[in-house]
Amino acid sequence: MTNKNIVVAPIGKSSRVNNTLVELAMSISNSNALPRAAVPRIMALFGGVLGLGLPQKKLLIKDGTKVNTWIDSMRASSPTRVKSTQQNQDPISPWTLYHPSALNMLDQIVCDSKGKQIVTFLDYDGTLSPIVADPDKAYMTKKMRATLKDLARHFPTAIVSGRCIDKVYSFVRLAELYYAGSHGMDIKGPTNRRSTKKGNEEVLLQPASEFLPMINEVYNILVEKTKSVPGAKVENNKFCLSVHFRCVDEKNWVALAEQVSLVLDEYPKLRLTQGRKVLEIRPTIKWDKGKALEFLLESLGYANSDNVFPVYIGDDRTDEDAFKVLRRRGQGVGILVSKIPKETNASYTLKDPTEV
Ligand SMILES: O=P(O)(O)OC[C@H]1O[C@H](O[C@H]2O[C@H](CO)[C@@H](O)[C@H](O)[C@H]2O)[C@H](O)[C@@H](O)[C@@H]1O
Repeated sequence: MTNKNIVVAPIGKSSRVNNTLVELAMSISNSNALPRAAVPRIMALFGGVLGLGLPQKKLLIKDGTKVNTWIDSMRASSPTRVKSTQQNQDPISPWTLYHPSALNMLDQIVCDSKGKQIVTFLDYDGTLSPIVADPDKAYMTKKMRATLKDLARHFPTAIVSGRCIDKVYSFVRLAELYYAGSHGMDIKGPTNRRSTKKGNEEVLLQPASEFLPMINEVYNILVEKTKSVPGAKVENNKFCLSVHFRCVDEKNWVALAEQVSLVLDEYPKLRLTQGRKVLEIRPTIKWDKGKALEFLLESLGYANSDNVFPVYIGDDRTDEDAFKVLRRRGQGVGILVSKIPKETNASYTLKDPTEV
């Protein structure tokens, strides 16, 4: 089959034609006759034919629409309801073609990791625990804890979260893991090993420690400024803050976002990112979950190694930084947890924490 043959096919007009092409792509890519390295290219080629290219990046917006853009972005990260389109229901939809289920690809993933050291990186909220209305009650199941314990017996395992380490540790309660809290700005190693040093020897890195007083100051201001908005909650994640919108009536979202914007205007050394019905405020330093992943690999002795296979599982926009690092390094796999199609740099998908 040549590219020419594919390109002349009727594009995206008939779902029957699309389904046939999707099936064809799946069967070609699942064929043992092909080198595995060819699979992503075949998927991309068919994706192009079916008009499944990733959504275009948004055009740069003017300052005045900043707040609306934040809100759009939060909505896109966590839609209230999964729309029942054919895209979501088809067992082989365009979405699953581009980003197949990690469960279906498990044999392949295992095969790709042969002879390499697997290192696992796991986001917390929405990955290990289901999304719930109250951030203080985002518990994970006993089964998940037992699975993590087992995982850590076999591979170095890290939790990479937007939460502060103390909070995420209070949910996970496993001393044998690495923890990268505050979006990777607070990294600690396992605390169950005997250490020769005294004090808090498990701290590996805190690249934003100078921002601590500023973050606390902004936390107090935000708590005060947002207390009149019913349902609003500000969470102190040590080196960053979260302003929660999940329990706020949507008609008050703009007002709440405007409050956040006004406060941030006074703090140019802080920046804002959007998550699942949450605005996250953090230092402007060039540090994110991707950098934390690289730091941890380096700490484990795999800085320039070809013999490592990092597996990163996450559900949020902030996890994309880690997926990008894996793509750039050409190592391991990024797995996005999502029930709905999203623009992502992950290779594979899982639907929810149960599948994780
Ligand atoms: O990096 P993560 O571990 O995914 O942390 C990102 C944010 O997760 C939490 O908020 C999210 O989960 C809450 C509980 O399910 C939910 O109520 C909220 O709407 C979600 O955005 C956490 O509370 C935030 O501080 C983190 O920034």
